Amino acid sequence: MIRDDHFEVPDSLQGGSGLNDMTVKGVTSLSAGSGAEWAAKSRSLRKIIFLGRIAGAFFVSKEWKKAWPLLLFCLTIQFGAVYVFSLETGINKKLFDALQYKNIAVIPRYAIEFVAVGSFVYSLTYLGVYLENVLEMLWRNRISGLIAEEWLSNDRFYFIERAERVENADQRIAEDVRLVISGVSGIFMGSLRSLYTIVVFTALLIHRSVPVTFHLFGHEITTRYDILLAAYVSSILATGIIFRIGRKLTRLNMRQQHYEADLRFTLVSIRKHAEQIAFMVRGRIEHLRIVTALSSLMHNYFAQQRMGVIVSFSTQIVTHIQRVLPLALTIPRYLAGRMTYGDITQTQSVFGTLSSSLTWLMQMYPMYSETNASFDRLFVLFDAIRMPEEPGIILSRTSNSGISVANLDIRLPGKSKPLVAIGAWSIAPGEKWVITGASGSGKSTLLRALAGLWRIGEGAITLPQDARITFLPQLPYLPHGTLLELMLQTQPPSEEARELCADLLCQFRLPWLVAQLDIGGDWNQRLSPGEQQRFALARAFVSPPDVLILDEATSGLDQNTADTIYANLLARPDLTLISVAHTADIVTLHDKRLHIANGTATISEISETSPVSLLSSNRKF
Ligand SMILES: Nc1ncnc2c1ncn2[C@@H]1O[C@H](COP(=O)(O)OP(=O)(O)OP(=O)(O)O)[C@@H](O)[C@H]1O
Repeated sequence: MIRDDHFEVPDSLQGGSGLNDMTVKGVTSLSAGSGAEWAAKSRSLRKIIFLGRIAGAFFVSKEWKKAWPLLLFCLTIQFGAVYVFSLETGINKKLFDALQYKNIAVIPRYAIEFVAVGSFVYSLTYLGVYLENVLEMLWRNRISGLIAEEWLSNDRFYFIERAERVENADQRIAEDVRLVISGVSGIFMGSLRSLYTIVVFTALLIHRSVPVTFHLFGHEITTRYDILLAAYVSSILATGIIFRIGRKLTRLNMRQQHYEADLRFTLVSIRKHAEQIAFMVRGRIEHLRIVTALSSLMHNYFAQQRMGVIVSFSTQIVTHIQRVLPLALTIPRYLAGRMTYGDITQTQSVFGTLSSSLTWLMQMYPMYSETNASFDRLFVLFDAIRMPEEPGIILSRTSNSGISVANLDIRLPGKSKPLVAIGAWSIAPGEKWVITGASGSGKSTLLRALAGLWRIGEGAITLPQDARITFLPQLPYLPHGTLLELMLQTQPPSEEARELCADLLCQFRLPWLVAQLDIGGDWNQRLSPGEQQRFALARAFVSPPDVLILDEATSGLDQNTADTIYANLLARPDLTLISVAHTADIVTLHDKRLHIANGTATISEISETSPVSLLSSNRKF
């Protein structure tokens, strides 16, 4: 069983539903529409919609009161910095003109103005950067939270993992969201800032331009737009060249993230399975796996760095050529006495700023490629969350008091022959059922179907409307915390609750844990498997279930302890019990049995059908 213990089957389980429109605690989710509607759209359209949702979930939601003022303030500051910088180029001109004409008297004033305005520009620029970072963090927080919420809702994380549809979902939620948000924000802000700069500095260049006359193909041409034209043409050419060279970088960036994730996954899995690896003396084999992961990562890294250097080098060359161009165009005017030295420095500064804004796309190429790679990875996860499961087994809640199964065929992926076929199965309240069958016959898969975690197949399962149904797998999930926190889960701690926990620990034969209720740690590591199983059972009764489903949840116990635990469970007349068990001693404790053999389930009363040998032995089924 995969269901964490103490989990109630959600009311929303109505067969193969995808993600529904959800409004959780007043928060609009990233999704909209049904899974089927989503699947009907083309992949490109789904990507565009996803991008829209990433923006909408922050800017068109209850967060808008933070998002919009911050965005507008940020843009105002950044635009202000651009405008003040355009004024600074005028002061710069005056300063160099004063130097050219040796007008010593005004130089200190212009120098002070130049420093003061320059400092103001830097202050505005860095305030803008700070505000942009704040905006990005709030945005990221929001999107990571929403994606995690959707990933965890309706057990999507489980279906996605089990079907191996998406690797490293953790990395996508933690890392890719960060890269996408900072990339999208950087590209958006960069574009707006560049557009504004282009407008301001184009006007300035036109305003400061001086006509020039030259001969072309026997014609005398007089123009004042040659410098402006040079800025535009050189920037567009440069952008085109770099864009072409840098295309490969996207693929390499994407692969790099993939290899980094593989390495992390290998390390995490070694940490998680430390004991098994140590017992199997597999240290060297694991080391080999790490070396292999490192080697793929390193090869791609070198290719990525080579391509990065080519892109940066090409960018630098193009930028350098662009720096020389305005000099080449203004020096003839200067020599003809039509421009001052200050005009040259101002034109060069304006030309440089204009070109760098025109080539913003080029300069942002690495950011664009990284953002694109991360966006693709994030989209794959989101798409998997949204994609509907194959319509299959229908699980629903009804007002009936018992559990019923009708015409159920449970299948494995891609197989047409049922793993388990059950014509009709009714479980009345308070009945004690055992499920038996050879290993691999489908017992756990049947329990998964009852929990809504297995939908491949057909047929219907109905569960009682208000019953509290608890599933216990072989080993429970015990995240870090004190034993009391682990027992109470979402319940608030109180003296009464503590007494209840202590009593349950004693009932389930863990009296020595009572004194350790306030001790925290990794209890999955500290408790033996048998102790973990008893702890899970004790925890299940903090809020007593109506139906308790056990998937070999006492397999780690000795016969004597298992008998005592079962005696405790069987002594509860209102408790419906369904357990998977292998040993005859446990089987015979139940009233009824569902036995799976060759894909078919047969139902019998234990007392009527059990052979004597089975009742008295510890034979395994
Ligand atoms: N996600 C899956 N994809 C493909 N096959 C699967 C998947 N999950 C389980 N199976 C297969 O389904 C069959 C039944 O598995 P299941 O865990 O239900 O058996 P079981 O009767 O509980 O076995 P055991 O008694 O050993 O625990 C096995 O052959 C298993 O390999």
